[in-house]
Amino acid sequence: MLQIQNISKKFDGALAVDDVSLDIPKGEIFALLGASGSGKSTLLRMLAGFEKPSSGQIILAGQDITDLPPYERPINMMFQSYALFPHMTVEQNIAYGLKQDNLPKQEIKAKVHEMLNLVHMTQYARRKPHQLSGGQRQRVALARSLAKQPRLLLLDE
Ligand SMILES: Nc1ncnc2c1ncn2[C@@H]1O[C@H](COP(=O)(O)OP(=O)(O)OP(=O)(O)O)[C@@H](O)[C@H]1O
Repeated sequence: MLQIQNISKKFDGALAVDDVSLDIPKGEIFALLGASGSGKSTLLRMLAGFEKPSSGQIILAGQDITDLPPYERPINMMFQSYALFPHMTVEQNIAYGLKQDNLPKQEIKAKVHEMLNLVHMTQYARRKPHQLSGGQRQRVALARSLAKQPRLLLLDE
């Protein structure tokens, strides 16, 4: 499913990621562990397309995605802070990504309903992020990521 081939990243000459190769099968939950500053976030950011590798390739489901911009990758990344839109309700946050895809309204509504159910947040649909606990916000962010059915979900802590 995911092949990372000899990926390296240099920042101003300093190696943040040094020749990493990984082969991850479909359906696998893979955890990347390492000391603070060892390059975990940098590797994830390269997979998501936010950072350009200095060398190496990323192959997803047979396609070389190394040079694709983030929005063209079937990948979703969740950050350490949840990055919900503060002025939008829970359901608007979940619907946001789907609206970008120009799905029919009825389909968006059904998908939002399904995602709210999945993360047990149906009763909070009309609340804004600041009215939720930290864990509830993280569940909304997860619902928003999964709504788009990415082939690969990257979770940075
Ligand atoms: N934009 C940048 N410019 C220069 N150096 C950077 C940049 N981003 C990260 N680094 C450096 O690259 C190295 C790897 O950082 P990274 O954030 O990938 O580590 P991490 O393993 O995710 O750490 P943590 O567990 O502390 O979050 C660190 O030494 C960091 O200082």
